[in-house]
Amino acid sequence: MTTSPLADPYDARLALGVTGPLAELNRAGVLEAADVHVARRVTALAGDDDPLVALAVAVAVRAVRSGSVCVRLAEVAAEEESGTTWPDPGVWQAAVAASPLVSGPALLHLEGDRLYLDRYWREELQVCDDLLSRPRDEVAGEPTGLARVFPAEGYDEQRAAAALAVTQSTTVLTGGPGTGKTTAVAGLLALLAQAAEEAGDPAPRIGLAAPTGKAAARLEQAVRGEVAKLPDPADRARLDGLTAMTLHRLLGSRPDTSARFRHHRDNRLPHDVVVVDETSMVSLTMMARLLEALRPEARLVLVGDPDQLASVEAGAVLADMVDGLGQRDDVRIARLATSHRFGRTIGALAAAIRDGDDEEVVTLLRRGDENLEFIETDAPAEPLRDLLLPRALGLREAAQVGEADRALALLDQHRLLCAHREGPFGVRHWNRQVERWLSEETGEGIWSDWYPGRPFLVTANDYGLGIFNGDAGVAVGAAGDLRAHVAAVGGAIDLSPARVSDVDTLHAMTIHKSQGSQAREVTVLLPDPDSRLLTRELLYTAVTRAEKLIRVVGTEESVRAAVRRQVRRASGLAERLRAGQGNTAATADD
Ligand SMILES: Nc1ncnc2c1ncn2[C@@H]1O[C@H](COP(=O)(O)OP(=O)(O)OP(=O)(O)O)[C@@H](O)[C@H]1O
Repeated sequence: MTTSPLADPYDARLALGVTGPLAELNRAGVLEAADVHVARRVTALAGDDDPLVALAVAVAVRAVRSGSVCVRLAEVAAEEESGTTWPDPGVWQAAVAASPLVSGPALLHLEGDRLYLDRYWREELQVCDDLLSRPRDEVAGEPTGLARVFPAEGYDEQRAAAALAVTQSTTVLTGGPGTGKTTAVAGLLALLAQAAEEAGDPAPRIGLAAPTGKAAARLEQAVRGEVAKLPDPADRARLDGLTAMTLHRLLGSRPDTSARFRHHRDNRLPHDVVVVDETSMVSLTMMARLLEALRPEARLVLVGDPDQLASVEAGAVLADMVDGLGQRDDVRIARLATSHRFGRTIGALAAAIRDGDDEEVVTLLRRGDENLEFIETDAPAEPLRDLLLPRALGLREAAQVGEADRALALLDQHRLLCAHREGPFGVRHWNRQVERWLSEETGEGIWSDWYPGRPFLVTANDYGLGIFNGDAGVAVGAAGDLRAHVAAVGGAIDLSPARVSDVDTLHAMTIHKSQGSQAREVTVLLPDPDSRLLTRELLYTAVTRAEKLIRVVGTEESVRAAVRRQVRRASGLAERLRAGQGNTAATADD
């Protein structure tokens, strides 16, 4: 982790009134003021004045903030690059084990060197328990109808995946972009609907869900598209009119709390089949809420790409499930490997990134071809100007003559993706820079947020307007008479700019925000090699957003640093799932 010392004594990031190791680490930029305050408060409440315990609480809080479910005390020192000294792990662990915070009405849980805050420990145990207590295999053998649903050559992977998901009550279905996950899901749903009909049962209640509104809208469209391709009209009729929604909606959001839902263990979801797409973006907490709300006999299909960036909130549940369940012999993971969508070399590049082979990644990038381009530079401004300005001018021109469809089509042609929001490699900087170039080129200043050809990204769901977080749009018309045209999943929507308040300019976007979307050409701007955001998962996610061309702008060092640095989210879930170690500890403690 790169950190910078906080020199100014009035810096708001400094925790006031604190001394000792916590203060030092806060000054060194290793701990945030919030980590320090929580640690002090919690230890004071428990009457524990051991500074080692306070330090452990602070790093546990910090771990959750950076996406981990727990902290490995033995690994803190090794993962820290700031030159700070840390306690000896054995001594540290013993101090924590002796704390009333662990032994009393536990606020902390220590398992080996894994230290958990209570809430996350409970959620991890619950997810493990709920998953492992779901019924195991039902029918053995190949389901009838496979050949009807997937009659064509080349669908072996989908056939195998659907066959597996028919026989298991819980299936994790993994695959990179365009590997036919949605196609497999459509086939599976057709098989389940047929089986219900043949058994004289009512049609299965199917819940399709995704973590974000945009992903849910895309899922609905993709599943409907694949259902429409099913060869047998009876299959198409059985699955007519499927809809998808966000996980929050499926579980029933409540106005009073964002952590609890209308559906839970005592008020289960009515569905017979629940399919979750983009599961890599689902946090541990959301997975806990989903699993407790499912009826035990409901079928669960978790679809996603475990190599992508994990959820914004704590957990790497999909990757943990693939890892943990993958080592059991009573659950099988359905894996799709062959991409049916993008250029062969983009697939090869994505695979080399996933495998951590930086040599191969650099070789592929330098070799280049019609799908791959490497602009090897530490001065990206000039090449980016050449790339971005003509596109921005094209959008402006289409927008000014009122050609909304053309403007929206241009928008899908290219995306500039950045790792950061702020700073010289950040989205904000490049959005401003493109606007400056536009002003220089046209001689017209940009004085308002809204201008002809302004590309924008919707940043909040608005069910009333039918636009979702992640939808893109363009301001079309003459200055002063602009309309915001949004490329919503069901078709373009034309709105007054005043109605779409939650938007960001989209000359550039973060890789995190790009998850779940694609563009014909993608340019990814890599930050300095020591940026802590620069990771294998980030580069993989960026590269797999491209349909036809991926262009990497940065230095060889940054490429290698990205490929070598893996996001290591500490969690005990994979280990628990593998070992089948559920809630015995939790109930004993309750
Ligand atoms: N076995 C196959 N052979 C040929 N084409 C296929 C096959 N499976 C799927 N396709 C087609 O490839 C495209 C991508 O498939 P699909 O949308 O199911 O993939 P996906 O994994 O869900 O993609 P993403 O995760 O990127 O949304 C679709 O047009 C689909 O019809």
